[in-house]
Amino acid sequence: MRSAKDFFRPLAVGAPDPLREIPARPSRAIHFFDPSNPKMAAKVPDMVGTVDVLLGNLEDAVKAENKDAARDGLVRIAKETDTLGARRGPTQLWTRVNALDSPWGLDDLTTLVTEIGDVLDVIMVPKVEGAEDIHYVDRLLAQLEAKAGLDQPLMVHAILETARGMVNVEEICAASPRMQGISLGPADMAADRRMKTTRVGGGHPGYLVRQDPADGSEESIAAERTTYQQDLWHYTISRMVDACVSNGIYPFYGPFGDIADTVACEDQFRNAYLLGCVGTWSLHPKQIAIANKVFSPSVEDVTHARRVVAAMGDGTGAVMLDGKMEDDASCKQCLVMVQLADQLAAVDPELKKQYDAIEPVSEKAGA
Ligand SMILES: CC(=O)SCCNC(=O)CCNC(=O)[C@H](O)C(C)(C)COP(=O)(O)OP(=O)(O)OC[C@H]1O[C@@H](n2cnc3c(N)ncnc32)[C@H](O)[C@@H]1OP(=O)(O)O
Ligand SMILES: O=CC(=O)O
Ligand SMILES: [Mg+2]
Repeated sequence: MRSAKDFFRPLAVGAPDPLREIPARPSRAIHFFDPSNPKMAAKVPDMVGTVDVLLGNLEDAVKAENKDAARDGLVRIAKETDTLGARRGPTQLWTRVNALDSPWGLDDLTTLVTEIGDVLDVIMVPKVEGAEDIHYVDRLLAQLEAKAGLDQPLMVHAILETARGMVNVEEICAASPRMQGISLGPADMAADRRMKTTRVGGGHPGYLVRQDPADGSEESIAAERTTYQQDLWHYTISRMVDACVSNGIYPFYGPFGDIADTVACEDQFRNAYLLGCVGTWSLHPKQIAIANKVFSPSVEDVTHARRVVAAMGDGTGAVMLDGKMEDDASCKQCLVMVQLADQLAAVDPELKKQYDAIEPVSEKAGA
């Protein structure tokens, strides 16, 4: 393991200095597109400014025979769309490269860093199993950055999609100063764990608890009883959030495959938002608005949070507001909301309008 002093030294001569802190950029929707699909590729320039992140996907969902075309397509799109990428416009440019053990992963990294490394913000690495995967990518990126003469380091985002990755999630988050965040990959995770769901993310009606029978009789056991569906992903997302936050990086939900079920999609995204995730993936244009809505605090929440912060003055002590106790801790909860709203308002004019319309807080501690 590197010493604390060495952690922020470049891993190759001529590579840029590693980041000391990961920038908190709004990343509510990471919108996936296949750069080898002409229809999707044609839509990218018009999507800049409408979504926080555009991600050129080279891995799963791109056919093997299209892997080279997808890589070349992403290079072309990045070069031709001169407002794409956080250094050039409002929308970040990410990529998901092929797995490190695949026939394409090395060419993906080599080509993308040397051709468009000055425009790319984050490289998503799938099927990360342990710190060793991040160490490999870390050194290779430093060599490629030096070769390409880049002045800013690329960030790395891991997908949590194997049981081993889950067991090692804390060490993955801590493996490099490049680590920007982690997304849950529920489809690969379910397969690797041998979970018996064939859905791409979301809940399952079979994962439930049932009300007790009225008594022990056969009739009461056979009778209709209330059931409550449980969250299949609660443990996984919660552990991922703790691992990310304790290492100063960002947790994200991943894909929701039932494109038609926009309601359940919104529910899954909201569960992740409430547990601490900062964004999610969007697989189809119609999921972008859902993600933006869910991962932006509501006007009601921002109104309440601003009132609590104002009532709490210097943030210490306890006050009553609308019959509820507020204190230092609940003030911190409200600051999370207020700060996120400010960050998002800076990039989203429509949201800014809504937050600006909130009546200014005049009251101090209420009764
Ligand atoms: C488990 C995982 O790894 S998840 C991550 C990997 N998967 C992905 O990246 C999937 C990305 N999404 C897709 O491939 C597609 O959205 C699909 C296959 C799910 C559905 O595609 P379609 O059947 O074409 O959907 P639909 O007919 O509703 O599309 C409407 C329009 O939106 C376009 N579109 C669909 N998805 C996208 C997208 N992700 N980005 C941009 N445009 C898109 C279509 O090309 C179509 O364009 P047109 O109006 O010019 O014909
Ligand atoms: O890559 C995503 C997944 O769910 O698998
Ligand atoms: Mg996957």
